[in-house]
Amino acid sequence: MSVGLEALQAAPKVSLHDHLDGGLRPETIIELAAEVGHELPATDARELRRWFVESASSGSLVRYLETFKHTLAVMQTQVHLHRVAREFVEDLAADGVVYAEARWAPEQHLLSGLTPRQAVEAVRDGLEAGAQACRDRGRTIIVRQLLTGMRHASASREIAELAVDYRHDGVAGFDIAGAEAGHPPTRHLDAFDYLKRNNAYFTVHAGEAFGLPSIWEALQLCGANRLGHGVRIIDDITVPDYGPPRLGDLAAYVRNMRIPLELCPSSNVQTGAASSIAEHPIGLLTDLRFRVTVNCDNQLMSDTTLSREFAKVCEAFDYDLEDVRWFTINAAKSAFHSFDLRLALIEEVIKPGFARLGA
Ligand SMILES: O=c1[nH]cnc2c1ncn2[C@@H]1O[C@H](CO)[C@@H](O)[C@H]1O
Ligand SMILES: [Zn+2]
Repeated sequence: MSVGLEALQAAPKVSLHDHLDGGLRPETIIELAAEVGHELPATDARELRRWFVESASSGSLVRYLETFKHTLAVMQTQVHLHRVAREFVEDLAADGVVYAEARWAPEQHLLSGLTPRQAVEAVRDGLEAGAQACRDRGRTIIVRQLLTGMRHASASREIAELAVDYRHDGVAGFDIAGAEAGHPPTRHLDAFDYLKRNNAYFTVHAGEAFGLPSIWEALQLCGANRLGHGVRIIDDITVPDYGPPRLGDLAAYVRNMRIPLELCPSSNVQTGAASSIAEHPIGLLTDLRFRVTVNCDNQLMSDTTLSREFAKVCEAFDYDLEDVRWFTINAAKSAFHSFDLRLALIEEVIKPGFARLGA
């Protein structure tokens, strides 16, 4: 029997891979677009929601990413960034998320004259306002930023410096995102080198649209602490008709070193990285006890929440709340936060929260 959505919403969850500019409410986009004079493909909230999902479901990552022009257009001022960040936190908390890392690329929010610092501070203040609003309603949530550098552009070193500058002011780490093919992560070695010299944390979108070489580069040449998606690690695993699966050296490294995989089931089906939820590599990777985490990627483009992602994989793979607890503890262990906080999150929030639900 699969786990009901209500129980999943009540469970304390951890979200590691969630794009701020992929998680706006359609109603907010419509309101802000009217304010800034941006033309949208639909002006009814339900239609706009459908438009995002359909346009993002073509099987191509590049087309998926094109939809972001409509969210980026309404995230160009401090007031708008603040509002989007605040609502993002409130929506996560309403879904039962207790800790999240919200990623976004400051370099894409400078069209109206903001400096990267102003943009980061607006998001910081918006996230904090959202957390405060949740506390006022009796819910505790921590949401911090991951600053993303776009892989086709050349601002990554500057963004990495920003991530280090704000590391004690709401920024958890750094990420590289954007179209993968033709833009290997090694183009950004300068940024990664800077982060490592400063003992900072970073994840890299790798092994999504492109396969093993991208994962290998992200880990062995760039030094990533986690893999954004990493789902193509499956290409280094052979499943014979008889006997146990065989891991190649890269897959073995990922599993042995407990490298966190930020899997995003719905998004992977939309971009063609997986053919369906039922055939998603999460099943095999979980059986083999990789450090699997479950994530939304973009709540708007996938019309999803973390609870809904869990509902889908629970149904497809017959997972129960114990499994959801395992994924959640994996995510808490992999968070870019202090060891003390992660331990407290696991022992004082996650385990008791799941125990209340009988897991
Ligand atoms: O799944 C993904 N793969 C690669 N890039 C992505 C994905 N989702 C979003 N973005 C990119 O990350 C930027 C900053 O948040 C977004 O604007 C989008 O271009
Ligand atoms: Zn992503």
